[in-house]
Amino acid sequence: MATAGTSLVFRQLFEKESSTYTYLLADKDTKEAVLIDPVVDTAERDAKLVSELGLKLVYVINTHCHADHITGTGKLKTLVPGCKSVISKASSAKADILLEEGQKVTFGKFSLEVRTTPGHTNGCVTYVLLDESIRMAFTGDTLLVRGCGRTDFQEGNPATLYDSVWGKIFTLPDDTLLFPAHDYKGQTMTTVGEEKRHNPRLTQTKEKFVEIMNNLGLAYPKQIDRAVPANMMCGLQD
Ligand SMILES: N[C@@H](CCC(=O)N[C@@H](CSS)C(=O)NCC(=O)O)C(=O)O
Ligand SMILES: [Fe+2]
Repeated sequence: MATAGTSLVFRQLFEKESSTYTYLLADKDTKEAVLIDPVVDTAERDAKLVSELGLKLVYVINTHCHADHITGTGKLKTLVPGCKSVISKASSAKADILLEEGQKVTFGKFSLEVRTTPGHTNGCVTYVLLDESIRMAFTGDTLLVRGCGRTDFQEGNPATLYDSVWGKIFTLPDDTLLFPAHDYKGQTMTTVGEEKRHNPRLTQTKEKFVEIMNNLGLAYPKQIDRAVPANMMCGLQD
């Protein structure tokens, strides 16, 4: 296991049209890098940063099949030949590597452990950085800062999401830093302890949570009809 304090490269990047966070993680010593949840519109920016930092992009990883934007995965595979696409098996999407519970994605001395966290979609996963000095998890749309992913499409299910968060994310130590796939209010990150105390949805009983989620009344994402089919194929439609 590595010690992030000395050799983890970490960047949180933002795509403003979909309010998506993309994360770059790398091992400073071996230069191996991963990108989590890139967006097609900012794929060139991300590839340039990888190059400028002298990193070798090995994996382009998604937390789930996104409904609101087209993933940058396919474009990054053409911009950075050799990197591999990664998503959960349960997403049913096409990728080079299909992950299941407990599997690891390794870059240099670091690994991301897969925790299946269905509920927003049935293929959602959370990636937990295994490290001695810093605890970090990438929650996708399962858990947002003081919120959570909606459950009204893509086989979403509020009771399942509630169990995923309490069983797979809130069981991490309270000081675990949590990084979501989106934020719509300018917030960047949170912690397990903070969300267990202050998340307005997840601090409710499961029954109340289900009621809240079934009455959000959100408009569908503007790009859903083109994004979902494209993202089933790494963001590239044949
Ligand atoms: N207005 C946006 C879509 C916003 C949205 O639905 N966000 C999703 C995550 S992307 S699948 C969500 O789960 N939101 C939860 C919430 O409480 O806001 C667009 O048109 O793209
Ligand atoms: Fe989503």
